[in-house]
Amino acid sequence: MKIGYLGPKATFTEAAAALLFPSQPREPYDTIPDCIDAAAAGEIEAAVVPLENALEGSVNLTLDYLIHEQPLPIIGEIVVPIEQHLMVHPYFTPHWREVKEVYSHSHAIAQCRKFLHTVLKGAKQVPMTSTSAAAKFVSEHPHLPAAAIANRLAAEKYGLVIVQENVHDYDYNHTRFIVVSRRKEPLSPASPLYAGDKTTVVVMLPQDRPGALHQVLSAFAWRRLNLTKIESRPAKTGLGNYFFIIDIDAPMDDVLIPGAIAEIEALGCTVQLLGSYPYYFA
Ligand SMILES: O=C(O)C(=O)C[C@]1(C(=O)O)C=C[C@@H](O)C=C1
Repeated sequence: MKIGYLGPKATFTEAAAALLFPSQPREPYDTIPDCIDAAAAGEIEAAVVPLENALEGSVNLTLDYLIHEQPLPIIGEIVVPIEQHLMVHPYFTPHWREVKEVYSHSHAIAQCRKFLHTVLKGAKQVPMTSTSAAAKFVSEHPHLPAAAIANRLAAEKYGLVIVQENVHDYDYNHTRFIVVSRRKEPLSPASPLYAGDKTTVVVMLPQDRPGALHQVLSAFAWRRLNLTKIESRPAKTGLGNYFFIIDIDAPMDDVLIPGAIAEIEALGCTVQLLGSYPYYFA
């Protein structure tokens, strides 16, 4: 069966999919929802989509789509180093400092904010569905005074010239990519890239219960369950109503995490399990 990823070819997401599924056929999808929908429909065995970048934070579209639209389980995660390069059509190489438009995924643009503000001040920043979609667009519009921000593979694939390397603002640039699928079994830890296991839950607090968030965190703390991330996202039920996405630094077990979830639900919270899965470092 095929593996879907945020395309077109030569995205960072494809690189993540290739690392996790080196021998399986891959299918690009234009958007993150299209890719997740294909996995939900069984068109593909699993979808690989970006979840969080070290500089710009969560890819909200991925989080919101999984929480509100397609609750597919997360069965694995891989963290991939990210190098953003500025690239132009070969015709424009001598004049790259005169570009009027820079195309890329919004997260990639955000990772390069300082570079764009100083070196290409005034150039219009145009968000695209992915970094390689931006590279493909620039390659197909040689007459435009435009550049793309994407990876080296995209420059090679779409015949662009890298005029500035590593234009991301900070060195420690990595992105978390998740694998979602209708199948329930998590990916195998039998990989040289395996680094551990985590469990992700989404908690909705009860209305008007002072201290509820502290009680939720305590339910994990006294069980010595380490939390590596907690993030609020709008519940889309009115300003001030949030989901809390919580990453637990442990696989689902038979006692501690179910006990914490039962305790939190007894407090009046709703809890959605996004997945318990291995994570890998590239
Ligand atoms: O995979 C890609 O190339 C994307 O455009 C997505 C994405 C992201 O959403 O974070 C992936 C890696 C980078 O952080 C920039 C963009």
